[in-house]
Amino acid sequence: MPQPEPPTPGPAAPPTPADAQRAVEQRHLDAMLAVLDADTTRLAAEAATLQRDATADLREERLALVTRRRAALAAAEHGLCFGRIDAADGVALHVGRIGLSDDAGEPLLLDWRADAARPFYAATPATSLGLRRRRHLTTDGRAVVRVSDEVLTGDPTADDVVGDGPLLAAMTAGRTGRMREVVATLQSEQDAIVRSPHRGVTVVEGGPGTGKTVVALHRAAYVLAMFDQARTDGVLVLGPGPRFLDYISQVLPSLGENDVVLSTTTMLLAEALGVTDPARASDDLRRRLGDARVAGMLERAVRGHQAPGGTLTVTIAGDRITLTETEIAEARATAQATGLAHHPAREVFVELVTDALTDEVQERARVFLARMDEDMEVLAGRFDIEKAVAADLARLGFEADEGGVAGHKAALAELDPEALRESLAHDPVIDAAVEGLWPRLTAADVVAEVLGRRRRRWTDAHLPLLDEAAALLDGPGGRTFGHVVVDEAQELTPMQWRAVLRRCPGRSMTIVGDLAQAGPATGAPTWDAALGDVARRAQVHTLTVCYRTTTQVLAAAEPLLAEIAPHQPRSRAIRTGPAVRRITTPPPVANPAPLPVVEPVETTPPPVADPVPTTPAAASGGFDRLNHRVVRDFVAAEVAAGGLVGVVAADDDAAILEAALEGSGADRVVPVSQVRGLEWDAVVVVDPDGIRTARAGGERDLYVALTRPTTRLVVVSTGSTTGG
Ligand SMILES: Nc1ncnc2c1ncn2[C@@H]1O[C@H](COP(=O)(O)OP(=O)(O)OP(=O)(O)O)[C@@H](O)[C@H]1O
Repeated sequence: MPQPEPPTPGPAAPPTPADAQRAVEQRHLDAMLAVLDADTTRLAAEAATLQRDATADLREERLALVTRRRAALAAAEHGLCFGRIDAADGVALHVGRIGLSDDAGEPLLLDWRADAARPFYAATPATSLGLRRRRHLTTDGRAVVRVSDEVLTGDPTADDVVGDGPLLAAMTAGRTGRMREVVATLQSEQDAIVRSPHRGVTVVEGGPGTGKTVVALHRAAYVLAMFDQARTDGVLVLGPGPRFLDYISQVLPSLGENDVVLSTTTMLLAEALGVTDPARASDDLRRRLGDARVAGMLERAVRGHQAPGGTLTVTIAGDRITLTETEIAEARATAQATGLAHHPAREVFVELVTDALTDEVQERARVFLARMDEDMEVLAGRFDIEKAVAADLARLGFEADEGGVAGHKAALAELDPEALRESLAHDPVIDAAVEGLWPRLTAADVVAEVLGRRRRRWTDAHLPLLDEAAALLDGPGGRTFGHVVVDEAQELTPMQWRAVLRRCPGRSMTIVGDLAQAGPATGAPTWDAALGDVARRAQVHTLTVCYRTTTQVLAAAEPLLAEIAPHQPRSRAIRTGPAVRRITTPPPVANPAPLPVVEPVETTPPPVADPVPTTPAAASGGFDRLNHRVVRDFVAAEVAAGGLVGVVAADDDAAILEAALEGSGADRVVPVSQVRGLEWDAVVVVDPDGIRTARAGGERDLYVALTRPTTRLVVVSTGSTTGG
């Protein structure tokens, strides 16, 4: 059979305006990459030279600088340039992850943090800030793949490629289990906080998914670059738990910042205090120990050990010397008035006590000299004065010398109070006597005293107390930071706040959170109540646009929010998505075979998945309200529908579910107490009633759980609440 003629290629389609603009931007990007490559090569050579032969002092400093810049260049290569702004007067500037200049020193690329880059984020059609156009560039490796323009002043021209902005693409992109930086799409309300010049405390509140974590992390990158104190003393980012830290761990490195310390309050304190593996306290214990009044109790306990009364008697060179109650009280008042911690104040107390003792010894010497003169007159010739004087002197601690009585008198007259004071200050006898009045203490002693018993193992709830006690005893110690970012800040107890503040003496902080999401250990109604003194100087910002999820998901969570925080400003989702699925499962049967017929209240049940592996709980017959077989089916259906699927359950159910869902394709099963801050494309919330009633404040846990998906929410309830 004759083969058809292959079609002859026609003339190439003429480039579209979008192609033309992409080519223009590719040329710009190539020029930037050439500079980036040259800088990278130069810095690698410089690092090698420095490692070989620079002098020690300069070497360290320069090497740190070079290393930092190399890391920034390496992180910037992908997505190097993501934007461009064209002023109405025709001047164009490119915006990217780092700043670059050409050989002549002309700027090729503005660092996103630079002031000149602000209009890229802040300009709107209503407030164009002198811009005609904002352009977003999407790159793949070293290639420009997309150009998208927003015309801010006037009408679009042939050079403008107007289309969907990249924000929508970022919001709808599938999740990977790790948060991404969004430097290319920061919105103006977020950007205003990120680049705020305010160096004190900034509080950012807002509902779930409004970008609080985004703001917190981009702010960390901003202050590192722009605030000297943050650069020299470092930035600490605190999150609620290890899962969360893992989730956000890539954001700052991908912004070129590798030196930020990421931690949880518990990890930070455990390390500072040398406590390994603290146990997890119950919510009730955490709430009780987290109360700010505990700080007052610890302080009173420490002060109670500071010479509360009594006298001090010591024997110096055979003489008993007593400092009276009044003298001790005076020394205590002076030592306490220094405002120093217990141990440094103890040193002041010891100094005052040795001063008083030295004065007393001097006084006795003076009296002795006077008496010796009288004795000599009266007793001259009657017995051996030399011997009597020598004996008296020996009692005062002076060697008999060759000079006879006159010599002894001279020795006494020249008694060196400084030397005496010095020797008394280091005298173990005096130290032992002071110990009875103003003892050395350990943080563990103080905490045990306040709580009425010594523990064998500390819990996370005890760490802030130990830290407080350590500060009361020795003053604030350990590493401090130039800026501290606290995420999910509503979770911190007042005692934890105090520990965090000790690490940020400059009070330069970014605090982000949502009081409606607070766990059971906290639950302060206002930021003023949650932050105490710190709130007074804080600038508070409220974010109201929800970037994570859909209107449907927010609507599903609304009844709970109305219950938890009726007056809180509501966030507005800018996307819609599929309806929330609510499913009620029958309770499990005692004998799981044959497979129960699943009749969800929903009209289209998901496919039945593979046989369910026997879970330990099911095998033990002690199983509970959850029909894991059915849960597994729904999870499998969500996995099949695509995207990353998270499963959230009450803490006690999560481990059992984890086993039941093994191999289902779900990303993870997360106990609800650890789900704050996380997100997935689809979320299956298992047994909402169980979550609600599992612990005090369970309605807030459920609210958090319901607001985790970017797109699909499935709520699986059980038909029975009795054990199976
Ligand atoms: N400007 C933005 N551009 C693109 N994505 C954004 C932007 N702002 C926020 N997002 C995305 O929205 C989601 C929610 O953001 P984020 O986790 O910061 O919210 P949150 O307010 O901290 O939420 P929660 O209170 O639930 O912890 C994330 O996936 C984030 O990347």
